[in-house]
Amino acid sequence: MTPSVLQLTTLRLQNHGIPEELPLKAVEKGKVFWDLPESKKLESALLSSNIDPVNRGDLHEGYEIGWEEKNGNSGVREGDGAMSGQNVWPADMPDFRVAALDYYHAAMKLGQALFPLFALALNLPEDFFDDKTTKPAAILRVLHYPPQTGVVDDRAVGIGAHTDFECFTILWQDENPALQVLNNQGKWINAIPIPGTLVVNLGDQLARWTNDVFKSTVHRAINRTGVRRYSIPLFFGTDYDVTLEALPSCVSEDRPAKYEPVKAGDYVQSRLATTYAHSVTTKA
Ligand SMILES: O=C(O)CCC(=O)C(=O)O
Ligand SMILES: [Fe+2]
Repeated sequence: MTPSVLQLTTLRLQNHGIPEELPLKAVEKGKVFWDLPESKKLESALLSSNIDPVNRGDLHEGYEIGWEEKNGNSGVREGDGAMSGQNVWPADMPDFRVAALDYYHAAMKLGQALFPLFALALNLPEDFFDDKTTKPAAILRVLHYPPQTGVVDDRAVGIGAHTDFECFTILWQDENPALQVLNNQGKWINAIPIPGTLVVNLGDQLARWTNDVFKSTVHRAINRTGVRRYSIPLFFGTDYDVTLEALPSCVSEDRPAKYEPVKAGDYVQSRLATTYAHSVTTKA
């Protein structure tokens, strides 16, 4: 039996076990980076994105890292294919590296604990995703949104309307509201920060896998608070060598498979290439 289509906009996690100090520390140490002169920041391969081509370019800065052991071992793993590579860290900021990796590992552990819940919701064995998430393909972004003041222009936003590429995103946000989620009636709903909670948005890998039984969350962020806003999404995907193809339980005569099978790493790589096509510098 095809599981019924999940009608939700976004999820919130509470009692998730991640101490608030961890994301706060990552942001505090990250602020040192955001305060550097532009030329210094560009040395660290800062990415400039425009996720929604209708817009004028996203008004945020992001520092992005992939999997890396906490003890300083390299981030290069076998099987990552096109997504393999080492993190580029800012020079002379060892505290940022430690704080970002501390939060990365805590959020990654939480992500691994969520997969069995998704499996059960899809009438699959609890451990269905275990062998597909052995080398968690998680990307963490520490984001800074400068305040947007002046004339309101819907094409000038912190991050334009989009869906995330991976299975789901665990999003920490500071106390400044900016995130909006599109509901099933096509209305933007403010996903206001609730202390101690994390937002979970569903992403395109899961949508492809479930043949849109789990739909990706369309979201955007606009910082009109007048102060700087920080957030840290952790995009949690499957191992990069896993083929994403519609689960048999999500395909039926009335619901034929909508997407071609694709390797997870190739899929994420192609989506990143489109988003950062305008980038002044790109990661090696
Ligand atoms: O900053 C936020 O609240 C959202 C960030 C986001 O959607 C993204 O980086 O994909
Ligand atoms: Fe997003």
